[in-house]
Amino acid sequence: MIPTDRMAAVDANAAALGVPRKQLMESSGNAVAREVRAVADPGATVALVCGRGNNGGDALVAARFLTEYAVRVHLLGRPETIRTDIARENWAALENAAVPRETVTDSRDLDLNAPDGDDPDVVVDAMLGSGISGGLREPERTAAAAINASDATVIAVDVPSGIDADTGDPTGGPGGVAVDADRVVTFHDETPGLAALDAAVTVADIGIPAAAERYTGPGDLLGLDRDPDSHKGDNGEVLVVGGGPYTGAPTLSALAALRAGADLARVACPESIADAVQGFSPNLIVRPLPGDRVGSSHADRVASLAAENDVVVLGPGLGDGDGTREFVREFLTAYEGRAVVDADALRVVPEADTDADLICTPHQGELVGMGGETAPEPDERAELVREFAADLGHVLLVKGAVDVVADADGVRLNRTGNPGMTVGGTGDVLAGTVGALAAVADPFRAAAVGAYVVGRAGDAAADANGAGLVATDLPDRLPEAMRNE
Ligand SMILES: NC(=O)C1=CN([C@@H]2O[C@H](COP(=O)(O)OP(=O)(O)OC[C@H]3O[C@@H](n4cnc5c(N)ncnc54)[C@H](O)[C@@H]3O)[C@@H](O)[C@H]2O)[C@H](O)CC1
Ligand SMILES: [K+]
Repeated sequence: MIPTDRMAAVDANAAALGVPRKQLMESSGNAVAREVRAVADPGATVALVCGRGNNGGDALVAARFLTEYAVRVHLLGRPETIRTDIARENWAALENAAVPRETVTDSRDLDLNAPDGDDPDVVVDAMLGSGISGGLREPERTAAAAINASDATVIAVDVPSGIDADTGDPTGGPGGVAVDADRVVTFHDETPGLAALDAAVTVADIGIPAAAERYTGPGDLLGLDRDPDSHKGDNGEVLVVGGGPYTGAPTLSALAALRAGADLARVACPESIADAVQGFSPNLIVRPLPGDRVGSSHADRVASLAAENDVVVLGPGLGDGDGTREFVREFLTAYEGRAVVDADALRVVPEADTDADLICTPHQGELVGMGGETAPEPDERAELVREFAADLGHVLLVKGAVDVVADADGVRLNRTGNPGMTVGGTGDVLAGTVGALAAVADPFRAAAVGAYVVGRAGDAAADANGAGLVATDLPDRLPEAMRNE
């Protein structure tokens, strides 16, 4: 089962892997034609009712594959108003091949009957698919009623038009108009709503590479765009808790959080380094904690700071001094929000009794220190990490040449990045980036997208600086790395 928005991401990842949408449409259309052949003998009449998006495009392709049938294509609207290039190209191909077709500008004129006046044997509903929003509007609304009035076997492409593929409910609300399909041919994987329908569902493999789902790609960035009406704070407030023996680590995390889109980044660090952290950038808000190490006496203060933020990034530069582990344990016991846990804070997680939602970002050595197992081969490592994530009840992002992101339910691998990123501080950039993303996306997605974009920023930094790249090269490259094109 794959929700519609995830399908759009996988689709874009497939395009980045060299399998563009038009190629997928060709396979989808072929699958629709196969479904027609399964229910009707050659010579039968087939009416294809096509919308102007890619759902319609699938049926325009199918028409080309159904040469042994009496096919008639009904396009709802003028060809110039077809919404995508690939659907328009497939309309042009039908035109060039003189496949029987008509354009319907007023759906009250839609006549599904064969030229002899008989009902068609099969009607293909390709009006609307995953691009639908709200209840069916005209001309699709009246056309849906015409399809439902026919005695033909109705095959819906992807999802019956007017049905929400994720819920199975009418998009127009209870009682909303929708096509009543006998069969549905859907692509790649079934969306959750189709199981609720009284229709036979065929899932067709359309040649999307498995890697488009398993590996991160540009499609994973879809839907992260900022709401144009958002206000300060809506895009995330991140608290970095760290520093003491190190100054740069919490600073890098906080700067990365800002570049990854957070509205505010606060740093809670020992007062001994507060001026130094502030000195790096006026964009940071520094909250000094008495002394030169973070310890358990700070747990209450940090808890109240955490309550003002959407996400906490715990660990960068914290060190493993006396009292630091106790601090982390006490903080996690009381905290119930989202946190990214990195560096020396990681080893406390397995023994912590916490209701927080954690994203742990160990490298393989730290993973083993937490009690997890690793393996050289990425797929084997992925399974081990998934099992350990399930035991912990948290998301794991295990850094490596191939990063593994896992929770109890799934795994995503990331292969952006380069050997130059083994330099100190890149992990702090990653933790801050994931922190910012966790304010606007679920923890698993935040981890997967964070790994992807930091690797991309690192690749851009390596282009400029080769093996001499340093962690401070990365944050400024994040905005470009997060652009979804
Ligand atoms: N995802 C994939 O990998 C593949 C999907 N295929 C097929 O493409 C459709 C989705 O296509 P898309 O162009 O995004 O959307 P639609 O065709 O569903 O709709 C487009 C169009 O419709 C208008 N619209 C929206 N809501 C309404 C409404 N309530 N009433 C009337 N009109 C509406 C709006 O203007 C949209 O622009 C997917 O389902 C698959 O069939 C590929 O071919 C294979 C790969
Ligand atoms: K449809």
